[in-house]
Amino acid sequence: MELPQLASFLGVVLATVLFLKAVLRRRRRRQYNLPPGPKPWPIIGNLNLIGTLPHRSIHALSKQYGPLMQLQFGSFPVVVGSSVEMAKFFLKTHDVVFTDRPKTAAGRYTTYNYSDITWSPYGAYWRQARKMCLTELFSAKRLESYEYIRREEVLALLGDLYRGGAGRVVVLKDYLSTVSLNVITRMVMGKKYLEKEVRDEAGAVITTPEEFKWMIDELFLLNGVLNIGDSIPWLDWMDLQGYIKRMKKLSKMFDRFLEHVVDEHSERRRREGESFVVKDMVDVLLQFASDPGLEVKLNREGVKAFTQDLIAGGTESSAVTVEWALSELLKKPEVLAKATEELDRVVGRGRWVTEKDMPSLSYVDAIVKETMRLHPVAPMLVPRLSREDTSINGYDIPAGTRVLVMVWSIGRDPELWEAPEEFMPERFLGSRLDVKGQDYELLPFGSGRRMCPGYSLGLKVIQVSLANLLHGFTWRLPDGVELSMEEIFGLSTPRKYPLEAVVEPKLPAHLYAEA
Ligand code: HEM
Repeated sequence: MELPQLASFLGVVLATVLFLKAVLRRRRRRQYNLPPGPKPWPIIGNLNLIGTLPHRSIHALSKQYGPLMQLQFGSFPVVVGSSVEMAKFFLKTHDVVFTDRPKTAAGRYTTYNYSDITWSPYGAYWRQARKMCLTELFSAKRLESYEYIRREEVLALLGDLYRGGAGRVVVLKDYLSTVSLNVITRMVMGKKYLEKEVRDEAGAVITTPEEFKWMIDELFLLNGVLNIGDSIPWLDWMDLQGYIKRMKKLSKMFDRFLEHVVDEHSERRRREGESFVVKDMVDVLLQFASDPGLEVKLNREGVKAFTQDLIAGGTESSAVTVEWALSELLKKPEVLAKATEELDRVVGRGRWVTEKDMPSLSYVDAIVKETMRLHPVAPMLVPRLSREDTSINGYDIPAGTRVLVMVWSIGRDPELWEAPEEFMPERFLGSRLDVKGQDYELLPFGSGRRMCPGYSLGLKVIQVSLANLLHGFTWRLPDGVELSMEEIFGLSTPRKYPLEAVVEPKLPAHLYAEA
């Protein structure tokens, strides 16, 4: 057969297979009474949401089709829940059915083939990982023992802002990312990686600070992209958007770094022998890895995958939230003034704010909650996957359906919130509502078995950074600047344009000098 004939023959075969698959899928799905939703386009489904701000487009669609809506992403059915009732159904009553995660290229290529916590499938390995988080990595005792790290890093931020920015325009996000990255790398790996190059024993450069920062940003971005091959697996090999190539490059670079980190930690364990004491989370993970009694073996890949997960999960989210909080406050000077008044009253101008002050700072706490209501870092949480057929309100949700819980819509639901688009921290004063996964009106960290295990750490970093930024400086927009509140969508939902503001110190100079 000549080449053109072969090509057209293969084309016909492919088209027939796709057509038959689509027919079979439709027929199978007719057996179910699926929730309402927009009509999918042939073969690609509702993938036209790519390239938009998906949470806003999906929010608009769910206004039309209701709080339980059916979408189709390529070959996969997707169900969207966007009310308190639906959030409870997916994350509480039937949590165990929706505890799985879909398979994605990011999971395959950037998390050692799903060996991490976030993308690992439901099962004994993941359950054990959650237990490690609860009892060891994020126990109240461990978080308390790292309080000095958070204090030192927040003070370093305040000192840097004073020295580098007083009276000048600063790009806040740069400072915030440095704090959260330093806090997390010190807690997880025992040191900072933004100050100098990392070298191996022979002196060869493993990574530079710029490269390390780039790797974190790239990891976050690639974990949040809507990769076409994840929805249409038969197109996966083409890597139409070039994401898989980037993931492979990133995972190679990260692996080189993580190998070094694990080697360094193992070497200290060996060297110190009996006198060895656990200092950071990698030490804890290596201890688990050497435990012969562990139900499911945690191997070297697992240690590297967990380490990477903790760094990625702990970095961007806090910085994004604090940046949104300050943006909202710059739009509402009266709210900013109330926060300052509370800080002056409770803390006074003679010292910095500590974590111990937080229970007395109810207005600052309300600002954090209000920010998370309007700007949840993950507006549709991280996708879940149903493990078996279920039904709700007469509609069927077949096994293998991807589930998105629209916490963004719930946070703006006029049935739940008065003037939902308004930034009004007062709504939380004297309210029982919290962000800890028990109140389904407000779920920035999710809820149930897959809820964010790092929520308590994330909250501590956000609260103490924000409180000190408000306490230590006056804030204003540069002259003539109209603040845009546009966002971009990815694994997190940061501001489209980084916040630029003018800061002026307002506490005695010696406090900044000590910072
Ligand atoms: C502002 C701070 C943070 C926010 C808003 C946030 C938000 C979230 C959300 C929405 C999820 C998905 C929950 C679900 O599927 O229901 C999640 C999962 C996760 N988060 Fe966070 N997070 C934050 C901080 C952290 C920190 C500090 C860490 C670790 C150092 C972390 C590690 C993780 C991990 C490992 C998962 C996956 C859990 C699993 O699949 O079992 N997060 N986070």
